[in-house]
Amino acid sequence: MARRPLPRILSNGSAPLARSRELARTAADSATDVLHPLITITRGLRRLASAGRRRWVDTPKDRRGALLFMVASVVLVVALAPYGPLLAVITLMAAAAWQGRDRTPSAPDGPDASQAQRLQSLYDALVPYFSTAEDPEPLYAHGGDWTNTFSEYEFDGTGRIAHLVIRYPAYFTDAEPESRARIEHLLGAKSGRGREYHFAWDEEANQLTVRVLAPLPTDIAAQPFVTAPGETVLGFTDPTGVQRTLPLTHGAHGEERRDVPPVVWRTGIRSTEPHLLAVGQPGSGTSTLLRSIALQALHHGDVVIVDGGGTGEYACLTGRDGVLAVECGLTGSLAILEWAAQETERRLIAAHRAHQAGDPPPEDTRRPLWLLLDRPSAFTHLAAADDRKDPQSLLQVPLRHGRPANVTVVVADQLDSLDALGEPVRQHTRARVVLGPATAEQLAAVLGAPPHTTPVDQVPPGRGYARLGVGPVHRLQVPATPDPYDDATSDAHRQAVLDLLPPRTTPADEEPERLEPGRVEPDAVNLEKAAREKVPAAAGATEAEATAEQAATGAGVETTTPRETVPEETVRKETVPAEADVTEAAVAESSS
Ligand SMILES: Nc1ncnc2c1ncn2[C@@H]1O[C@H](COP(=O)(O)OP(=O)(O)OP(=O)(O)O)[C@@H](O)[C@H]1O
Repeated sequence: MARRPLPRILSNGSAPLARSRELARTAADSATDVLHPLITITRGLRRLASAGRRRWVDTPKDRRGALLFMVASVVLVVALAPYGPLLAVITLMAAAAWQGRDRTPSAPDGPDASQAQRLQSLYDALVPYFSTAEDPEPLYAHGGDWTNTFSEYEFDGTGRIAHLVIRYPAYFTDAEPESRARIEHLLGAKSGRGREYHFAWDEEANQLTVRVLAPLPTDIAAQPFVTAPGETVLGFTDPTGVQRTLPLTHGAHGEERRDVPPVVWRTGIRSTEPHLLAVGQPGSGTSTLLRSIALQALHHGDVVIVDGGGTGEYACLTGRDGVLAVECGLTGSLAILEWAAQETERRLIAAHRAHQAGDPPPEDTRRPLWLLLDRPSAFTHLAAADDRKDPQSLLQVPLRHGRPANVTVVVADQLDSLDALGEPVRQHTRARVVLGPATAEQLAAVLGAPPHTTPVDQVPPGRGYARLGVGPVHRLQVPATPDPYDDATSDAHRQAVLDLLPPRTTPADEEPERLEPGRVEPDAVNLEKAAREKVPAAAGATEAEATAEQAATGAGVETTTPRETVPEETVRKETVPAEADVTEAAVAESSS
């Protein structure tokens, strides 16, 4: 049945309606105040009556006659006594008022003894930081009282502070990161370790708000994310940090559905942070982040992977549709990165020509190309030892000019190898991620700003912080995207990753062998593996070079070629000089 619309006066929230609603509410409140004694007496009479009924029911039948006789005698005496009925009514009303009073215990006004003790000890701990000898009316003083300084507080079920608003004197140097860090460290320690705290400094009001953060969910597995082209989900964060949520499945078998706030990184022509740098301690989950990005990138673009770690963690991507190459050796990496630099230039030239002619950019310049590099610093050392070119030097063009050419660079490396990263990498990767344990200085150095939360003692893999350009620092949990070929991977997670992999376009026997964990020596990267691939001669790496590399390292070099789809003319260096003038113009234009 069709629902009848409400009368207009009820359905729209006009001002007169709001006023009348307010009037009605005030009238109801006043009536409740006036009628309160009557309500109390009525409630008391009801309680007295039910008490009398209960008494009657509880009295054994043989005694009921005597009880009735006694009540009747009392009634008779009262009726005959002077002012008896009047006194009886007054007594009954008084008894009813007493019985009908509101007996719900009122909520305690302040904290209980142990909570007050906690607040007092916090106050005492803050005294040296928030007071000076010259202050004639100190807000914080030894032996002082916390009630003037903590305007709001909440405790959790275990009696620990969950929320606190702290007033501090205006002369406290709240603009200085060191001063803030001292207070944050102290509050974190005094309020209970093992939890994460968020600190919001209101410099205008001289007020600090401390909030305990719930742990980020660690049970979100790789899955198709509902995002627009050009958007990549780096991971998940707090609801207060971002406006948007993504519908996701949780749990070991994806049994639960929930909306979770993501950290979304936008790439492409209009991106202000077109390239990303992710760093972390070994085992913190940077390779997992790269795998997660690769799986998302493959929806709309092509991917090149350069794996300096050489643990074979990207083998599942080899030969898949859209994966142009998965390189683990120095020669192959140099070759594919050289091609990528030339491809960036080709795209710029083509787009520039189209602009000149007033045409839209050609189709083949618009498909996103992703260069994902895991531990390129390992190749830097190898190249220096072998007197070869550093693959990072080939990233200059994609990093500087990748944005208009739809080329995105993602570099993952270890925190202690930051110095080995080239200047272009550090300068052009404005999206930053730090995973795993890191000191406040390391976080500030990589992210460009300290996070507003305290670090946790136990950091799960994939946990860290992300900052896009000059935006806020977000807590981050990367979705679990493990290597499906790793024996330690759970079946559910393995299946989730396998489901996201595009179909293979290269025959399986073209794939590199899987590395046996026991056979890999950390320093030797994966150079132990037999040379089984043809290095693309056109891309500048000759057979002779490959042989020289093998001879120098005493080991084989594994490389894989870019997929057949890589246009030959884009790989050949000879095609570039003819257009050099156009390249320079396009490059100059894009950099301006
Ligand atoms: N987001 C995540 N959720 C669950 N587990 C994760 C996550 N990220 C990483 N892991 C697990 O942590 C371990 C290390 O991850 P990963 O190889 O990605 O780290 P890494 O930083 O690349 O370390 P390394 O450089 O030593 O390879 C793996 O077992 C992986 O499955």
